[in-house]
Amino acid sequence: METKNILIENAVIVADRIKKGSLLIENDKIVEINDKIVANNVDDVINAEKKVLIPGLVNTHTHLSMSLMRGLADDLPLDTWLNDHIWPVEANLNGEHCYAGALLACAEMIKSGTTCFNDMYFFMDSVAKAADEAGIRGMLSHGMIDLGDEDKRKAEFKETKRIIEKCHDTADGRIKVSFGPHSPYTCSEELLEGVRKEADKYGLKIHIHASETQKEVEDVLEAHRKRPFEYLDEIGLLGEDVLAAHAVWLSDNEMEIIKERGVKLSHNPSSNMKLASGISPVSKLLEKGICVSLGTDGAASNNSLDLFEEMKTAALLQKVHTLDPTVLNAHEVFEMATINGAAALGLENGIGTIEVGKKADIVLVDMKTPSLTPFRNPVSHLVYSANGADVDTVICNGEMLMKNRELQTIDEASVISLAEEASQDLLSKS
Ligand SMILES: CSC[C@H]1O[C@@H](n2cnc3c(O)ncnc32)[C@H](O)[C@@H]1O
Ligand SMILES: [Zn+2]
Repeated sequence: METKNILIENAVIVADRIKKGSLLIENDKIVEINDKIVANNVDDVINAEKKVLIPGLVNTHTHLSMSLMRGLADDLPLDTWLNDHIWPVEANLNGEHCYAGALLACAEMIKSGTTCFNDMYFFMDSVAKAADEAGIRGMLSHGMIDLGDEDKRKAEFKETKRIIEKCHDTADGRIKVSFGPHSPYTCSEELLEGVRKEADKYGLKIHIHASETQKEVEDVLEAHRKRPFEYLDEIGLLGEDVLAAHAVWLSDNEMEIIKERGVKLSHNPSSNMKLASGISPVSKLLEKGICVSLGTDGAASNNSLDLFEEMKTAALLQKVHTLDPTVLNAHEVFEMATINGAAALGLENGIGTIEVGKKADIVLVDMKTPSLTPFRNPVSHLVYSANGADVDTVICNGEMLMKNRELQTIDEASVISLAEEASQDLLSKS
């Protein structure tokens, strides 16, 4: 196989420490980081003067294809939003809709510096196709809901196994599959126990929504006499391989359970604020040593997939929640969007930091812009002043996905038309 090299020169590199220098990519990996690198026969040289080089951001909870439902049902609580608006529309989804929505979301994520995502939805082979073509990295789960119905339960396991067999470890290893039981209030005990058994058998992770609203806690208490994480623990679902999204309403005992079991969390502050679900006690969870990462949730409840916005929102929300401006500083929230995201997906040895030997998932942020001047503390600027539109260049697995803000693997105009048509078609059926 022919070797492909990319040399990035004169960047401000945000690694174990911040330093000005150069970085060499060989095929899919970072092979050298130095003050100056002399390399022959490189395929591409990027002059990154006035640009900050960071790891690609990791979005640990989203529903890509929901980008087709952006702006469809705003300003509602979760329960009404799902039952009266989103689920009736989702009943008419097909694979073409999900492909178009996922490709649109990939374009939006790449343009805002995300190189890895964790998705739960339907028609996940169509989502895998979009992610493969876009060149992005992703973990995909078919969202399982049985509402206690045995036939539905069987169908959910059948579809999950189909997706595992078709998509797991494809696209040069960029695409992985996990189990996606939707939540403790939409999945029966039998389904959740089955997921634990099958996840152990396949050696795959589990992605679930948990403790998002007060209503969920009340409903689970009424049905099982336990709070959501207590119940999930009692039935044996929790473990180091579980990534739970939201974790807003937590008792002290539940925080202990999460810590003890090594459960990873995905904090989704914009979605939690927009649906008025509540505020996750993130600074307390981090203090306890729990791995808290960052997610956007879908574009129908956010309504954006920009992790730069999410970093700033996460930091500000904790400060106003605790009335303490020192909590969740820029460095901590940057870690949530990078190395904690990687660890939440079990990919911490491959991505999440800029290190020799790691995968070349790299983002260059242009600091030569009024809102990022003066060029001072890069991590502060990234969290508090930048947004996705400041991202200039994106590389994933050593492949150039965006250069000088131009998408390289996706035809942006065609994807926008495709998504407009798919959204109209979906809504005309609903
Ligand atoms: C079964 S596939 C995923 C399922 O989740 C729905 N969804 C999107 N956002 C949320 C959220 O914040 N809480 C709970 N469920 C959510 C989505 O519409 C799909 O039906
Ligand atoms: Zn969600």
